[in-house]
Amino acid sequence: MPTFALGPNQYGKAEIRIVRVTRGPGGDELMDLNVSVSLRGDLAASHLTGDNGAVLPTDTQKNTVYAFARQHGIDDIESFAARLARHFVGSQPSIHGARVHVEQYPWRPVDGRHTFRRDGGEVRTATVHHDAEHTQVVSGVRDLVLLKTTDSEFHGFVKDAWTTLPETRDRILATSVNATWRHTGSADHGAARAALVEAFAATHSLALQQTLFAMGSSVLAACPDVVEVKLSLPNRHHFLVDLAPFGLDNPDEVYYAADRPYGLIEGTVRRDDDVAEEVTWSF
Ligand SMILES: O=c1[nH]c(=O)c2[nH]c(=O)[nH]c2[nH]1
Repeated sequence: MPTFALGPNQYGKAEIRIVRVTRGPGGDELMDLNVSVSLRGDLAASHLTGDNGAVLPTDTQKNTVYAFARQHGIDDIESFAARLARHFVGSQPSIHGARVHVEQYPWRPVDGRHTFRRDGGEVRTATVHHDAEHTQVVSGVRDLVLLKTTDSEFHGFVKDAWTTLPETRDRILATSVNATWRHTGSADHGAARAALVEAFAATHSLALQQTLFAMGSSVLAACPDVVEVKLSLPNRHHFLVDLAPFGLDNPDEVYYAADRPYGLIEGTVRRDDDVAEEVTWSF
């Protein structure tokens, strides 16, 4: 009879949707969040025999998120996530590590009182890992869509028997930025985001890879607390439409916006002196 061993595991409540209204005489504030909790610790018994003596139910975790939102409010998603992560590790002897991931959906005030408009698709993110050794905060943004109509080239690439892509000295460059930045303190989210956008705009791009490095470097330059920036940049291809069959020229004016397949350019930019590795949980 073969025996099997339990490997790494974690559990928690995923995607706890929470909308918190902070009411005030000068107008209400809205926080629209999606919170996911993952806990690690002495959880073998539950897996091996169904003994749940060490298991804080995921339902309780959900309730804790709502209760903390009421009790402590939500200043920013980083500190809310850190408060929760520290609570789960600090209050449960069987729990040794917590990861709390928060996504924040953007709403903008419409009338300065109580009406809001959901803004674009861009989402702000924060993930806090907390255990006995350290607390690590990773902030980010995803689905930040950027496009420039020129200032982008792509040439000098490898050509083999299967290459059909023409070299270009002028193209549209577009991407949907997924970025995370690991920091030691309270990295200014607005400054990091602005640095990403500014670098995308200012870089005369010879490759999206080059733009990626410029964007990561820009965040490191703007935010002293940030030690590492991870970027995942889909290349949203825009192909010139051939209008010759209709007797029309097309001097870089009419494009077909392809949604797939897309190039996916991913990379990390870090300070030379950063030796600490990110705490990565394998799932
Ligand atoms: O900026 C780019 N990088 C690539 O690696 C690549 N590959 C491709 O087909 N187009 C592009 N564009």
